[in-house]
Amino acid sequence: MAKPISIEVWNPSGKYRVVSTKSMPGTRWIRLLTDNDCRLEICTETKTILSVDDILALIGDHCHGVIGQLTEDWGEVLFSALKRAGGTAFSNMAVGYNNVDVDAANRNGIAIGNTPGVLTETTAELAASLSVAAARRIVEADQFMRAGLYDGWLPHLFVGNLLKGQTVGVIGAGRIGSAYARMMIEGFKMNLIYFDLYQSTRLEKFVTAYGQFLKANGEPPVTWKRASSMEEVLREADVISLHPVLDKTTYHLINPERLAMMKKEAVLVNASRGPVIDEVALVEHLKANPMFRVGLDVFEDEPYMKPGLAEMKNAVVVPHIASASKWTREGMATLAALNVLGKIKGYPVWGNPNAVEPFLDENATPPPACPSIVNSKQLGLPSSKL
Ligand SMILES: NC(=O)C1=CN([C@@H]2O[C@H](COP(=O)(O)OP(=O)(O)OC[C@H]3O[C@@H](n4cnc5c(N)ncnc54)[C@H](O)[C@@H]3O)[C@@H](O)[C@H]2O)C=CC1
Ligand SMILES: O=C(O)C(=O)CO
Repeated sequence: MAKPISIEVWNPSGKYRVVSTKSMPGTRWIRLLTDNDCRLEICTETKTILSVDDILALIGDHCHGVIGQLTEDWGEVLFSALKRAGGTAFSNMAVGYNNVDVDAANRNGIAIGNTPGVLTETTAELAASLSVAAARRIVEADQFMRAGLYDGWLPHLFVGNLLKGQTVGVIGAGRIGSAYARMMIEGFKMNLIYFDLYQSTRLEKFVTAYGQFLKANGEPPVTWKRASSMEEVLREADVISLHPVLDKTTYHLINPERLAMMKKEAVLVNASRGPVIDEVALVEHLKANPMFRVGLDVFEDEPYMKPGLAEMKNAVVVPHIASASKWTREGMATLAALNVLGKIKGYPVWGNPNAVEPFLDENATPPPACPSIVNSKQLGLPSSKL
């Protein structure tokens, strides 16, 4: 018998039982579910990361859908339990779903939702902030100030890197990578080099147009280059930001050999997933190259940092907060709830997961569709004509 787990219940007489493994920001997502005949159970356990056993207890023997978190391990055990409980829907409250075994979900006929788009700019803003914080040594300088060590302006005090006119490198120029690139190019007049499996025509057009604008105003134009290899980006860029998905092709994409290719004074930023960087190798590289700096939002073994990282002055570290703005987190909760609700109600899947704005309008009824289901093709789910 599974151990009891504490929950908060909304709309107890609702026909469909939906479980959320965490409390999420805002109330719209709760309203959308309860107004649509769902009995919502929100887990109120205080521990941060729920185990598979905890989630099994939450699913129980009758559950139509679950909203879960990126910290949870969603594989065969949970998907088969959800199927046995009569469930057909799961949504991560995240765009990344490397914590989900999609093949296992397919085997059990469970639709997998994620939350793209609503967090694109928010995440890119944090990556841009980490780039500036690392390049200009903001955290080090802040600690110095608070320690009472400042005794007057000095020519050498906390000298960092100028961004203007330098080259920004982006690995993974999808939604977030492209938004980050535009911020760095427009904000700091940086040139772009990027590597992605696909060409980012919109990004290239943006840089060309902005370059023409600068030139027309008597300034040097910014430029772009699509690299033919990741190594080309690592060798040429002054600031490199990582924005690919985490999968087999990107695991330890930054390893000792690739770190050695980078400029000695480069800035490396990671707001994608921790395992994209070999963090042990990174610590060694930071020790050997004090002018090399990193800005990290994600870590290889969250919530832990590899030994030595916390002591490195040339590292800026924050706890996976890239999407943490109120509007964004409320929007993520809404999209996750609508993915689950839509599947339960038999709605089709929204045609373009990059254009989810209609679901986020607080003053309108959301379209009758699931905003983003990553395995819709494998499950043969219908596409929305809206
Ligand atoms: N730190 C945080 O809080 C957040 C982290 N993320 C992470 O960012 C990732 C990207 O999100 P989006 O931009 O919305 O996804 P996206 O799917 O629009 O972009 C990912 C890009 O990576 C590229 N890619 C895949 N494999 C590659 C490889 N081997 N080499 C180079 N490029 C490769 C894809 O072609 C695609 O363009 C998510 O999967 C998630 O893991 C997303 C949001 C917040
Ligand atoms: O959405 C994601 O993938 C995150 O990491 C949290 O926003």
